Amino acid sequence: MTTQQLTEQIKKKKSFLCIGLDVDLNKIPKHLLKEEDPIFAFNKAIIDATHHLCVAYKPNTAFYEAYGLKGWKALEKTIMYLNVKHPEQFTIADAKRGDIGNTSTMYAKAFFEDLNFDSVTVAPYMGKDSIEPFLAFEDKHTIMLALTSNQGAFDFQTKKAEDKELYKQVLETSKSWTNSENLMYVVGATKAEYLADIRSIVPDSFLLVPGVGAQGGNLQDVCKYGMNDSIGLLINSSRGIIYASENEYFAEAAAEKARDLQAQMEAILSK
Ligand SMILES: O=C(O)c1cc(=O)[nH]c(=O)n1[C@@H]1O[C@H](COP(=O)(O)O)[C@@H](O)[C@H]1O
Repeated sequence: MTTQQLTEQIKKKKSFLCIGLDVDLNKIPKHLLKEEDPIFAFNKAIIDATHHLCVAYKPNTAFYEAYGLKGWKALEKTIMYLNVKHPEQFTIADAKRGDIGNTSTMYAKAFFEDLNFDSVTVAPYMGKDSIEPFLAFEDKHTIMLALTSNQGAFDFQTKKAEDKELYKQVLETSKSWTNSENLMYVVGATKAEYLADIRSIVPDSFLLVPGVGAQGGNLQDVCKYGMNDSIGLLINSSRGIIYASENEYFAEAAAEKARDLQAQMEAILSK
């Protein structure tokens, strides 16, 4: 999917919501544990109930890898279901990869070719030659951590080197990489006050913004400082939506939470 197509979906649905599919078997409704594939059964129900309210889904691969082969199979079924039933959805493999070049190429193949995700998250720490192998894939997007939502973001990302914060160097330097038009960036919703500075460096890039809901980030602030002329935001909520209820009506409860965020987004877009 191109960024233009993603923007069209956002305008059509009046939503820039991304739903995080971070499935924990200890948190899903107990009756689903009887299913042959409880993780996929949960995801399918959530997707069926929410797809009209969001433009993207983001399974975090840790929640699948933790269950070994069964978990990976569930991830495969989930992305296939999305690609076949909802090709209009932007899909994000939240895997936070990045390694020496030939290894990065294999990570990129795993998520872009084998699983056919639209995008994958990566960590910038190993630099240009660890990210360019991802950027080489046409019509695929590489979402690089810039300023993360957690407290540890202050350990390195906001520290100055050569008189400039590391996250700003990550943003600036990455703009010169080959195929940098395929880059998007992660900025935590809990760091909304940094978004004006971030937008001055990457005015046109899409930003994936996790951290509303369970982590306490504020949607209004993120939009105030982070939105650009073509919106340019994907706001993720995982636990705040998918674990709205543990009873048999969990999918409807998730849809209610998603509807609530979508309605706030629609109000912001209509201003
Ligand atoms: O890359 C991410 O998506 C990410 C970056 C970040 O800075 N903070 C962050 O929370 N995330 C991910 O976004 C999701 C947030 O989940 P909730 O806090 O449950 O909404 C998780 O999958 C996190 O791994």
